[in-house]
Amino acid sequence: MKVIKFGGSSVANAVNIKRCVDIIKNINEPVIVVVSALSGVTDLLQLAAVQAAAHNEEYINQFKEISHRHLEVVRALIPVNQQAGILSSVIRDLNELEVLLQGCYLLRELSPRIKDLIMSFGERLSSYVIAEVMKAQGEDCRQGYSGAFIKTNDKFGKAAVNFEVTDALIVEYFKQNPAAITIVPGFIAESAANEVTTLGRGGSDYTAAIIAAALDLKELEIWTDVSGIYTANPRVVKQAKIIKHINFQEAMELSHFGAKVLYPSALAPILPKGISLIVKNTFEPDAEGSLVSTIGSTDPNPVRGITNIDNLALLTLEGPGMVGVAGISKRLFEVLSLEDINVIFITQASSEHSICFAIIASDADKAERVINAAFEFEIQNKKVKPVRVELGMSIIAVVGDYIKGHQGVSGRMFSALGRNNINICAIAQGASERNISAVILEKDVKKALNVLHEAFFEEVVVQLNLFVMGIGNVGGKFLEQIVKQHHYLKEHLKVNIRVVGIANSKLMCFNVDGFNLSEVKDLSNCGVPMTQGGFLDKIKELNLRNSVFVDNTATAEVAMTYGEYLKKSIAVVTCNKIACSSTMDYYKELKGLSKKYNAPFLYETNVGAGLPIIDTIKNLVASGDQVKEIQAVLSGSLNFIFNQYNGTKLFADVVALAKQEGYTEPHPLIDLSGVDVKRKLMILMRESNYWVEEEDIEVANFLPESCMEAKDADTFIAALAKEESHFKGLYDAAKAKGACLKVVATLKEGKACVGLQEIKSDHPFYHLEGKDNIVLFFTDRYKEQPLLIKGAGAGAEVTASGIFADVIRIGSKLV
Ligand SMILES: NC(=O)C1=CN([C@@H]2O[C@H](COP(=O)(O)OP(=O)(O)OC[C@H]3O[C@@H](n4cnc5c(N)ncnc54)[C@H](O)[C@@H]3O)[C@@H](O)[C@H]2O)C=CC1
Ligand SMILES: N[C@@H](CC=O)C(=O)O
Repeated sequence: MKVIKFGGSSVANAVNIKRCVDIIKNINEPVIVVVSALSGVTDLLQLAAVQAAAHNEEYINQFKEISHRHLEVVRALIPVNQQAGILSSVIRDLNELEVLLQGCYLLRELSPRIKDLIMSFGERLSSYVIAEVMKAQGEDCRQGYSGAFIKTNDKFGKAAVNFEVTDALIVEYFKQNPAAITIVPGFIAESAANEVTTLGRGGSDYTAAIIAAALDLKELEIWTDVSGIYTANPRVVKQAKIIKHINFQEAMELSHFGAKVLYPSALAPILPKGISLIVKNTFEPDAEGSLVSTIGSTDPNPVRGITNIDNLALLTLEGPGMVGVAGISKRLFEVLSLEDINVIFITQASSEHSICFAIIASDADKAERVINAAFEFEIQNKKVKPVRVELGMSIIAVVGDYIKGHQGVSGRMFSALGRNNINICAIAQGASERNISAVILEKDVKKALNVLHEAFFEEVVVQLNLFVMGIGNVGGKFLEQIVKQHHYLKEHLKVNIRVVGIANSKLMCFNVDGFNLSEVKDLSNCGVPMTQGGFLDKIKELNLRNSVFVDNTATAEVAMTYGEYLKKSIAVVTCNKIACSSTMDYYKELKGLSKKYNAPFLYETNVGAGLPIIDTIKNLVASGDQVKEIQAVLSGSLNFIFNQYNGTKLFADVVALAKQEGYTEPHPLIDLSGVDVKRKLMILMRESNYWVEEEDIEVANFLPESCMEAKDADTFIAALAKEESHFKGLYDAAKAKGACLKVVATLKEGKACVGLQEIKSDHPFYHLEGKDNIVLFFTDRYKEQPLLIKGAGAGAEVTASGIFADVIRIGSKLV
């Protein structure tokens, strides 16, 4: 003998019922099949009853829908010549339901007793129809009525089972009514006075468990629309996996904490009898499913699953009058119990100054009212504050039988949440240490579940979610490099980089599953108009773990938004130098926010493109060295320009070439006016602990006045062309002294300056080729012989690789 149960989704319509029928026909032993109502019918019945009692004629529409669904199943699954009798029987039941609803409508009343009767029609009709379909296929099948053998008290709506009577009746019933297949309605029972009662939500699982326990069977099968119990809700966590083997206590904790596959009450009757439970998928009958048994899993991972309950309110009662006073919690929870308010989570600080607990949000108003009334005296005397109610809360819980024997599970849980800016409002760990739960804001649940799943089940590969602003020279190359390296990084560094948001100055696009970058050629197909606020809001709304904002623009508008990202624990990687070279206050603020919100702020490419200059200073300073002097050529484009220019081509043409090669800033005036080098020197000094503002750096301008006002690159290059004699003069003068021209940045004895210099052939800068940069650091440790860094200091490819290195640095820290 076997008991199996099909949930509402498994019997939702004719197609699904046919699958159930095939599954039942494949069972080679007597089987009791417990069925739920057709999916959605219980909700329709509930709505119809409430509408009818409110004298709202809309209830008729729900009734029509219920009628239509059942008649349609009969017409689809019963041969035409056998339909008449079955249809009239279904119609008779439907008429009875209609009369009951009409009664509620006329009387404007819905007693719990009548409501149970109305609700029972879902399972009554489904079990009848399915039994008739089986019979029509020649099976030895009968419809059993669960009210005949499950006896309860008369607490309508959630009746309590009288197991003594029920167990005996079940044994007797199935002895007296043998059949190969018995179809039994779940959820329905009867009181001692033979009035219909119901067993509450999840009641069909309960019905099946009651029968399996009474008959002392070895196992119970629950057939549903998923292939078992998952490590987390697979709709929210894409990486969730089926738990092949789980013990009862773990399943109980998981199901209590919202894993909707099972209802905790269903497990209660089979638990003491050691009956195993198998969760199977009606739509994938060959999938193995999950086995729930008394024997624990041998999986070494102490965490079996992660789950959540949403729609909660967190209430806090606090005040000095609670400390050391016996009976406060008794009064608090008694008043809630009298109002039938279920408390899902409780925590009390050892100071006894406050008690914090979670309830379903819809009970919050009532709870607030009754608690404040119960503590009116203490509130008036300022011994206790009026209860504080916070809505929009959820509980997340990490569940596993072996958590108790493992150190570090809660450490891993809370550090993963903290790293991702998920605020924890309350924490509880049951005495069984089988679950660690935390109350968080409901808006953070998706992120929290994914973060925890990654921490406990997918440790090997960390996902980075990138939001890339600016896809010009540098940004475009950066995206290309991600495509090239994606596989390698996942395989070797265990970092999975996904680009979820992309923007340029006009459009922004998002794809929560990550873009296929080889297909994103421009943003016109997917984009919406770009605004800084809109981009940030979307990132906040997506609320993805390990989010990184990458700025590849050259604008102040973007640089001024970094603080908002960091405050949300979103890492910032930037090649745009404006933030780090703006005011010292902003620079310090960003560093502070990065520390406070545990969000990396990386900008290695701000000086020397892909060269490791900033990191080197950071290491020198962190190890106690002090930078005393800097001599550097920090502009790749200017080095290129003065290396190329020899008076045979127009200076303007050489500048245009540098721009074309991607060495200059979008507006080359920023390079040629010395601003870019000034920014870089300022950043190097700040990293070396010199608190400098822009005006502390002297820039000797070598451009004619006429070029200084050009609004864009083209006007600027045209203005340069008109001043060719000026540039030729500079070149000739240097050449006459056997020197070349370089724009040099210097820090010496606290004084910083930038200017065009004639460099003699014996100087180390003389042979600096192409677009190279060179930096000499004289420090306490590198006194005579400076620390020297030299190499390509401009170009989209090398800059993109520097940004990429910063992103990987973030990923590697998380692995
Ligand atoms: N070229 C190089 O060798 C190096 C460049 N950098 C920095 O890289 C950055 C980018 O340079 P390029 O790629 O050459 O510039 P680009 O002009 O080719 O690209 C800039 C991108 O930013 C977008 N953008 C501009 N304003 C925007 C706004 N307000 N909001 C959103 N997006 C906006 C543009 O649509 C474009 O996609 C600059 O900050 C530059 O200083 C840093 C080191 C070396
Ligand atoms: N325009 C810059 C690019 C790197 O920061 C330069 O020329 O060095």
